[in-house]
Amino acid sequence: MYQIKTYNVISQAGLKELTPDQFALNQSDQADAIILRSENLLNTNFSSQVKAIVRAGAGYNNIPLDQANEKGIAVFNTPGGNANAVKELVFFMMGVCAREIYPALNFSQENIGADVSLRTEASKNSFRGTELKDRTLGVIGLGHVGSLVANLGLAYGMNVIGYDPSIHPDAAWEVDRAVKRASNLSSLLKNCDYLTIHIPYNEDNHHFIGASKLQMLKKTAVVMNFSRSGIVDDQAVLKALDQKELKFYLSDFPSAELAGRPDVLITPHLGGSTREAEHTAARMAVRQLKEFLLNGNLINSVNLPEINEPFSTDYRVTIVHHNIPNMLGQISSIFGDFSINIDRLSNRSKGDLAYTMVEVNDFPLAKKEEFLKALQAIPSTIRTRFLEHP
Ligand SMILES: NC(=O)c1ccc[n+]([C@@H]2O[C@H](COP(=O)([O-])OP(=O)(O)OC[C@H]3O[C@@H](n4cnc5c(N)ncnc54)[C@H](O)[C@@H]3O)[C@@H](O)[C@H]2O)c1
Ligand SMILES: O=C(O)CC[C@@H](O)C(=O)O
Repeated sequence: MYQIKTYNVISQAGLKELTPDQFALNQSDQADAIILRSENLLNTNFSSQVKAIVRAGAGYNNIPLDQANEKGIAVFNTPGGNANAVKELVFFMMGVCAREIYPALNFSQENIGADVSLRTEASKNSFRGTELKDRTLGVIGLGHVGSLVANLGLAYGMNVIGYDPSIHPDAAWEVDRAVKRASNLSSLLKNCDYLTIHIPYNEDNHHFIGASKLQMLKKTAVVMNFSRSGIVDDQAVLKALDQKELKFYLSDFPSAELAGRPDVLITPHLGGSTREAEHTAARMAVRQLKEFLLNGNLINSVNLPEINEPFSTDYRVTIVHHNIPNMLGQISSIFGDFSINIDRLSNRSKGDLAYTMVEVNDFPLAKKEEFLKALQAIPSTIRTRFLEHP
């Protein structure tokens, strides 16, 4: 029975797929796996029992990857699971900004009375907006979210420019050919009316949009950050707004400094908060976790390579190890030492880590502990697991 710990509200649509004969929800620190959303686990020390951490969502900057790598914990996210929800919020908020909806709604709330239609006609000029059609939308990051945003921009009649120097080939197929490719970031920044950023938060992307890039924008530009707070330097944005070098800032990440300004609209991290997105992300999270715990398969792991093979033998042995030469030789020789015939061996690597999955039919169960100890004793082995056909 695998013990699963959850943080935050994880949709029942996913949790109900944790079959009760195999999985138990348990808030103990000795859980086998963790499912979470935005809980910050960066300072959590995981017990040796934890085998997997699954982010029901896209961003995984709240999970300590270095610790996971050292302990051979598989970390997963659910790419694309909430991308449509983010796309819709981006356009919804862009419309709220372009059409002066926020002050207009306040006006209507405060001015109900007998002469409401008179005052409405007198005041509506101050809420006159602009259209998105024919405006230029700059999209930084053309992954699951950015590609949807770019394509919807075209449907609105916008001129769309995209920038993503390391775009994944699969993602590139999703981007409409009418989205113009920015030859460099400054050409995108100089030309856009709306700038939207859809990149992960990591060391390289800290304050990716700061004072120098803000200075390249038109004074009438609107900046949108629905990715992570640290990606945009909010202080630099406030300075640009104060100096009238930027028109508006839309963000999904509240802070005391951003609050209460007429030129800033902030949603409380709502990008993925629709019923549909929460269900999809939770279902993906649970299915990926089950595949890993029961079958050793790795689907959408962010620190280990993709491997998804049907479990067609009686046993599987999985090894997380450093990506160095001669690991396969050392692993195979231990199977040989125990006279175990290997039916299939798969090996993949990702960065400094590698994952080897060995499939066998005949296994000396009485010697299981001794065998796993021998595998674990290989200096570059990080973690081993032994799985029986479920
Ligand atoms: N507000 C929310 O609730 C919400 C919901 C979903 C995702 N997000 C955030 O959005 C981010 C993107 O999500 P996604 O699913 O599209 O991720 P993704 O991995 O599919 O795409 C990210 C893209 O950004 C590109 N990229 C990375 N660094 C870049 C840089 N410096 N310049 C240009 N491109 C760069 C990558 O090549 C990749 O194509 C997530 O990491 C998460 O932080 C927020
Ligand atoms: O869980 C959420 O609501 C936020 C999700 C979002 O930040 C993500 O990165 O997918």
